[in-house]
Amino acid sequence: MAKHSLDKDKIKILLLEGVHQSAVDVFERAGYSNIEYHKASLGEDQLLESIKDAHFVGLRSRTQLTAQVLNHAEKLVAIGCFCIGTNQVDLSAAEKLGIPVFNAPFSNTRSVAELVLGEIIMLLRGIPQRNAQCHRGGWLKSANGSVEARGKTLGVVGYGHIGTQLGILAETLGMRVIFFDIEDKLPLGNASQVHSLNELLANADVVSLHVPETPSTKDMFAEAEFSKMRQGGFFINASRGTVVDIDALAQAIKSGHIAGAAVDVFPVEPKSNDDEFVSPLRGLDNVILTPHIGGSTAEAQENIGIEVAGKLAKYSDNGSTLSAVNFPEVSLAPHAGASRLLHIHQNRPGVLIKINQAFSEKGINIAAQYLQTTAEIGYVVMEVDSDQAQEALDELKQIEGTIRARVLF
Ligand SMILES: NC(=O)c1ccc[n+]([C@@H]2O[C@H](COP(=O)([O-])OP(=O)(O)OC[C@H]3O[C@@H](n4cnc5c(N)ncnc54)[C@H](O)[C@@H]3O)[C@@H](O)[C@H]2O)c1
Ligand SMILES: O=C(O)[C@H](O)COP(=O)(O)O
Repeated sequence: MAKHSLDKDKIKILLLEGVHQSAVDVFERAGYSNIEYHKASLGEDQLLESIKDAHFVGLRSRTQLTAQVLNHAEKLVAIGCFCIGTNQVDLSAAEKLGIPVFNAPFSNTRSVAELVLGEIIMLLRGIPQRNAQCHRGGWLKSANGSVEARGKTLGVVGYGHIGTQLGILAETLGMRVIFFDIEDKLPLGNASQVHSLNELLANADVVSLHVPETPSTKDMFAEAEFSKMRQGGFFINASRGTVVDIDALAQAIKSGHIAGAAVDVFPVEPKSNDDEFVSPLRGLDNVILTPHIGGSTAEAQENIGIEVAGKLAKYSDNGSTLSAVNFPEVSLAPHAGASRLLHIHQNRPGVLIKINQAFSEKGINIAAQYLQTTAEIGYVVMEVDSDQAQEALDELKQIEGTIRARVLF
């Protein structure tokens, strides 16, 4: 059995925001027992305290890992986002510190697509306001403003994993699907790509957002975009709250220009289930409000737990960074019969030459070597005879530009 640089029971894994038990099971099966588990996100002070000596941290969309928090996490080796979005982590700061970030790029895709599909039908039938009326003792039995999904046009903004899956599901209802994306995308089914957001807005009965949080999507939907939507159109956002100017949306709904909306994500979300949800959309009967649960299904959470914990354990055990979102990707087989050295350095000319020179001068034979880089950092993985591993590690740590180095015996 391979011996690791640090005994596994000394490797602290901090799991936040109630990540699924499946993650704990994966870590335990891989031999990791030092797991600090929290059902909710931590307040700032408690987060700093808990992350200070953690080697791995797992979180969902609520915990903000800023550069300041990361700098404080002196032992942090890798981060697992047990969700799709990674905008809650300062990815660039993590990269410069040599910390790979992993996520689950499609384990909750289906859950979001199904929710949105259901919301499309609810909105087109005017169910939110009828439901609200019934709860108040009213009886809004009327066909006014109620239409079938069949034959209507769905405009998908951001045709990635969720957007494509939603498009396919919507077509099964007989909807026409158009999409806008900054990339040229292969249309699935009978969907067609439009060339501008304005074209989509002018032609869609229902507009649904599935873009990531980036500088280019911040406030992507504001007064101008809502005014270009069809009179009486519907609007859905299950992507990120920062993509929409929420006051402009509230205004467009109150004016009647938008006939209804379903919103799962908000610019400011309560930090815990005990905090109040404050939003200008509260009290609008024709708006479905959900507390960021697009990906919150039993199936998605279990799969995410397995996927992300598996990636973290693999990085810890053998250095593989396949599918890391901010890091050079290396896919590695187990390293039987040798010790593996992992060296993360600033990407500047000559680092590999210096490593090879230093090893050659010390008579350290390199049995295998892999290098991958991003613009910022380089990641070298080497295999050496186990007798020379410690000496090799000491040499590596002295190479100029080293960010961090670790050995897997
Ligand atoms: N509500 C939830 O619980 C929940 C669950 C999962 C994901 N999400 C959010 O949904 C987002 C989308 O998820 P995904 O898996 O489909 O992501 P994805 O990366 O597969 O797809 C995103 C698509 O958006 C496109 N895009 C990026 N910037 C754009 C822009 N300015 N204009 C138009 N298109 C743009 C990309 O090219 C890509 O095709 C995630 O980033 C996450 O923030 C929310
Ligand atoms: O990015 C995601 O996958 C979603 O926003 C879900 O986030 P959550 O794990 O906090 O529910």
